[in-house]
Amino acid sequence: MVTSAADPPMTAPLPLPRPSLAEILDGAVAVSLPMRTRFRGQDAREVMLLRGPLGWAEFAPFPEYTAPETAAWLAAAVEAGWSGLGEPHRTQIPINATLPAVPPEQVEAVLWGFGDPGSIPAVKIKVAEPGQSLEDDLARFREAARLVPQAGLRADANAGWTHQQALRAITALAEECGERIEYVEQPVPGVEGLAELREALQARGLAVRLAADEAVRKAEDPLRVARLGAADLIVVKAPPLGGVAAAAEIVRASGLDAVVSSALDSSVGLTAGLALAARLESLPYACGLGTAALLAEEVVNEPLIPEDGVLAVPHRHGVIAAPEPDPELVARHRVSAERQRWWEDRVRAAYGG
Ligand SMILES: O=C(O)CCC(=O)C1=CC=C[C@@H](O)[C@@H]1C(=O)O
Ligand SMILES: [Mg+2]
Repeated sequence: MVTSAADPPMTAPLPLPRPSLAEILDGAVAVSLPMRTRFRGQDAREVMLLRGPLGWAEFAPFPEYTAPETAAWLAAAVEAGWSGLGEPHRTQIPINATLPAVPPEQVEAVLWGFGDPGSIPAVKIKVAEPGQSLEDDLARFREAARLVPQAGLRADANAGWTHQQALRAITALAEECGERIEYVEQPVPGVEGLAELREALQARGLAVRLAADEAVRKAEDPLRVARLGAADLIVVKAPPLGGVAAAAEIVRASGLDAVVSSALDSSVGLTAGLALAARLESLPYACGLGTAALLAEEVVNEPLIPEDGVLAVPHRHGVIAAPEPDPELVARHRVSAERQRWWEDRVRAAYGG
C-alpha cells in the first residue's frame, strides 16, 4: 500500500543543524581501500571520512555520480556526523554474504570472508557480469548452493539483462535452485522494465520475487516502484536516499518489504546502514551490510565482519555511532593531495549554494 503523503525529494536537504562547509571539511580525509575481489568494476574503494561532533561519517558517492545526485550522499553523512544515528531498536542485524561474479573455484574463499559458511543466512550472487554467460552464472550459483545448503539464495543482475535474457535466466535459476531463491534483484533496467518482467513471470507461473535496487536509488521518485507494483520488495541504501531517516520514510511509504544494503562502504559508512536496519519496523530478509569482507584493508581496527550470520549495531553511550578510524590506518590509505582536493571539490558541489 502506498500512502498519499508527500513523496520525499530525491536529494534531501542537509539535516538540521546544518553545518557550514568549513565545518564539514575540517578533518575530512579521503582514503583508498583495496578490494579483495574486483566488484562493480572496481579494485579499490575510495571514501571520504568526515569528522562530525557526534561521530565519524562517510561521504562516498561512486566516481561517476555528479551533483545534484551526490547531495543525498552528503545529507546522509551530515546526518551521521552532526544529527546522529539515533538509538538502536535492534542490536543485531542478520547479514547476507555478497558474492561477486567470481569463477566457481573462488566461491568458497569469498564466502569464508563472511564468517563460518555454516552460519550464513543468505548469499547474494552477482550475475549478468559483462563478458560472462548464463552458464557462468549458473555454475557460480550451483557452487554457492552446494557450499551453504542452509542459506537462501539471491541473484543481483544490476539491470544487466534484457527482458528475454531475464526470462531465460530466471527460468533456469528456478529450475536449478527452486524455492531457495529468495528474490532476483534488478534483473532489467527501469521501473517499467521490472513491472513488465514481473507480469511475464506471473503469466508463466514462475513465483520468483523481484527486488528493485537501481529503480529505487537512482530514480527521481523512489516510490514509483511501489506505485506501479513493479517489484515485490525494495533494496534501500542510506547514502543515495539521503540518510537513515529519509530511507526509513521511503520504506514506510512504499508499504513493501525492504532489504538494507551497503554502498560498498567502509565500516564507518556501514554503521549508517546498520542504523537503518535497526530502525525498520519489519526486517524479513538478511541485509547486504557485510561488504567489509570484500575489502582487503580497512580504516578501523575491528572491521564490521559478520559473525554467526549477524552484525552487532555499533553504539556508544546508548546511541548508534561508527567505530573510530585508527589514525595509522587512515594515514596508510590516504589518497594523494590531488585526489584529496578532488574529494573536497565533490563535497563543495554536493553542498551546493
Ligand atoms: O547487497 C549486498 O549484498 C551488498 C551491496 C551490493 O551488492 C552493492 C553495493 C554497492 C553497489 C552496488 O552495485 C551493489 C548492488 O547493486 O547492490
Ligand atoms: Mg543491487
